[in-house]
Amino acid sequence: MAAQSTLRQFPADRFSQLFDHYYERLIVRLDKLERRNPLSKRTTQLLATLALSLAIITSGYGGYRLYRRRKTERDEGRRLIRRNSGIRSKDGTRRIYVPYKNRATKVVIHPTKQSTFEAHRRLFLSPPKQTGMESGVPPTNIKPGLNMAFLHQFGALANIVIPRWRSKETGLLITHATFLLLRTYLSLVVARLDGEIVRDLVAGKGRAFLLGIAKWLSIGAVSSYTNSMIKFLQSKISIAFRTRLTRYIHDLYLSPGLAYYKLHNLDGGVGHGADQFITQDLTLFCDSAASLYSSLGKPLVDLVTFNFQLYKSLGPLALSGLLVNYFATATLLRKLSPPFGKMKAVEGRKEGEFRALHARLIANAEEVAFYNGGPTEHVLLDQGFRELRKWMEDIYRIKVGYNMLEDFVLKYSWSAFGYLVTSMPVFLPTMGSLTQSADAPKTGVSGDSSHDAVGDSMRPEPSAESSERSGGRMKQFITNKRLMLSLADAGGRMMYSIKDLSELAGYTSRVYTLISTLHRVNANAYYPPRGTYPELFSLSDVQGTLHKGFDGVRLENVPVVAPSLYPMGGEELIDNLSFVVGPGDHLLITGPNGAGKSAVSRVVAGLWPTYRGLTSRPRHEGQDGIMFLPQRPYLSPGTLRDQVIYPHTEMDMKDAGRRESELQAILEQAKLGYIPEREGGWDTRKMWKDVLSGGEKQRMGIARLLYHEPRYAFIDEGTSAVSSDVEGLLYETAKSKGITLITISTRASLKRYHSYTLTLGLGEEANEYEFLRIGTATEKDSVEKELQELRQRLGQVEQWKRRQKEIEEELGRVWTAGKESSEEQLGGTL
Ligand SMILES: Nc1ncnc2c1ncn2[C@@H]1O[C@H](COP(=O)(O)OP(=O)(O)OP(=O)(O)O)[C@@H](O)[C@H]1O
Repeated sequence: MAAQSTLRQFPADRFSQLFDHYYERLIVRLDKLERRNPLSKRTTQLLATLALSLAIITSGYGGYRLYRRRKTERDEGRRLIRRNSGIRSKDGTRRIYVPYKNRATKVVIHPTKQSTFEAHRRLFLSPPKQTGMESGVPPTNIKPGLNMAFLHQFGALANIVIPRWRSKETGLLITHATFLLLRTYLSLVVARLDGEIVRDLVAGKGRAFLLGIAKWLSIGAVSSYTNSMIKFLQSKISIAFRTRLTRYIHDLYLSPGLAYYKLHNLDGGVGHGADQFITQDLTLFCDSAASLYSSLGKPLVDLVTFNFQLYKSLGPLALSGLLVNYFATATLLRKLSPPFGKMKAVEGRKEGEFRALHARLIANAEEVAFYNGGPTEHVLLDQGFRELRKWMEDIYRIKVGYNMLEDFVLKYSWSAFGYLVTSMPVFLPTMGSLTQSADAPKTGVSGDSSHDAVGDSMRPEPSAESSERSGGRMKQFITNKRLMLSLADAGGRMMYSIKDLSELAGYTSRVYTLISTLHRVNANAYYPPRGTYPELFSLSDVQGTLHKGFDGVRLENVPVVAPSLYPMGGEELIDNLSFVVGPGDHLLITGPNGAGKSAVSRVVAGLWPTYRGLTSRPRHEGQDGIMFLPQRPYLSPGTLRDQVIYPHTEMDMKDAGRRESELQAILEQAKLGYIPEREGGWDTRKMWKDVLSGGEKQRMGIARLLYHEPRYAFIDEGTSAVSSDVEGLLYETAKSKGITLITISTRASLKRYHSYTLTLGLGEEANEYEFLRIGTATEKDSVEKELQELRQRLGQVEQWKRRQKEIEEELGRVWTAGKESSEEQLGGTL
């Protein structure tokens, strides 16, 4: 019945109508069914009990299963955290767990598809001509600011943060926009209510006044909820943007193209501070972009709505005045506004440099402490901070004048203008009547009694009517004043957001520069500037080939070049190097320091380009492929297990079917069998770089080699800190596992474990080399030559001894004479 009466009262309530319609149809159908096949009361009861029991059992079982699943997942999460591991699915998605409030929280990471990167490359490497950006990276000719370049850069980043219309971010933005609209609507309601309350107060209508207060409070509650939701959603949007960008950048940065190495060592497009870009600039960009949406979007909606309301209330003249005011203010502020975007971009860079100084000190704390280099580092850090401080002080100084102007224009001159406009209907009643007579009854703002044309107040009226009219005028003034204030506030925020926009341009340019540089490194897109030739051995002069898929290591006429940062050319260390290492051909690379021994391994690893000729190597790294043990041992953050299996993770170890029991045997072979017990097991996490000694670190490297069992291994001074008896054992073990060793060392004693030598740094310019088979006549000749040189030098020993004696005698005379003269001086003084 209630539903029917509601229907009658609100025929437009379509939802209730529909509900009623289908409800009735269901009842009729059930009636029919009952008539056709009548059930006894007992059967019905039985069926109902059965259905209820079934529902209870299934929901209980479902709940139990859910609980079990959650528990299993939690336990697994805890186990994976302890082992520093995760789960990888076939499509490359990784499921990892992170500790959060004593619980294991699941994080699913989807890899960015290669096709997405390829599609984006155009946006980051070939910007449209209209933007004025050169196709080089970073676009040095563009100052970060409000220009076409900014629009393009922002659009390109928007492609990453909102990848699809149906993504989570779109939902967040729509919800945010809804709340922003709701807040504008509530501001209108508040403006109207304000007018009504003051009118009722002036007219002495107690009940209406109290009702108004009650309404005010309830709207207040809704408004506070709306405001806090806006802030909450803004933070959610910022975090969602940051997550997308961080994952995208990580995928590019840690790509198989070794961007993390090349970015700093070869490209140099982002200086030495990719970390600053990723950790700080990215956060600032996301915060700024998320807040811009509300700081620009909300005032824009407010401006349109309030202007429309004021237009209805005050007429076209006032609106034109308002628009002229906006335009004039915006032009003035834009003209006088300092280049905030550029300033922010430079500030970001300087912050990065200062941070890098601290990071460097942390990474090298032990070395600095041994040298007692604290005071020197202190000066360097102070210097770094002084530069940053000077820059920031300059920014603040520039801002003082601008903030004064901005404050005066936006707060005081605008409100004065607002008073003038709102007073128009009072002082210019004719104008008010022109607009009001037609619009007032329809406008929401004018309300019920405000249709009294203001012009009527000129005629004598009975006192009741006149007081009602003055109440109406009061209400209208208050409403308009509030609208004007809100308008001034919205306009002010809009103008402030121009400054925010300039700052956003600065952050956008930094993030865009990082991503374009990463794209350039990954796509190897280095071209000489138009109309110029590439510099010799620069990144745009790479003509050689790195061929992966050869069973061995082969260099054919490859110049080994120490590269310089793009676009400069590198320095040639070795002229056309050629040699081949096949299975079982153990090679020892020797030569003086700085001759380019490690450089050869960098070329084979693909860290440095093959500028000319051909470099061939196995396709894979690790098992059945090639492996490189660098000169400085690296220990990763993680468990003891992670140190042995690096670069494998526990996930890879599982995938490769390797078992933990093998690891102990490997450590035994590397003479590190005591470590798991000493350190408390495989899951122990420590700062391994500080825990292990120099020799232990090198032996850990050998343990990695024995775990991965590659076909070929470059060992760069990998046993220099290991005692020679253990060194021999390690070499023999590695060889017995079928690993072909390419050792880089200055220790001639290692020759006995190798079949070939490659001696670098020969010739007058130290850029020649000799590749010999150990034990052959030529090699013996070369050893003989070396011995002869040594014998010749030994022959000169007697001559040197004589010379030494002469010098000592000379020195003795000098000292005695000096002593006598100083004693004489001393006597004279006394
Ligand atoms: N990342 C780099 N960028 C540019 N030049 C480099 C880089 N790394 C090393 N070099 C330069 O390349 C040259 C060869 O270095 P390399 O490390 O190959 O020497 P090495 O023969 O292994 O010496 P050592 O016996 O001291 O290890 C050196 O002059 C060095 O300054």
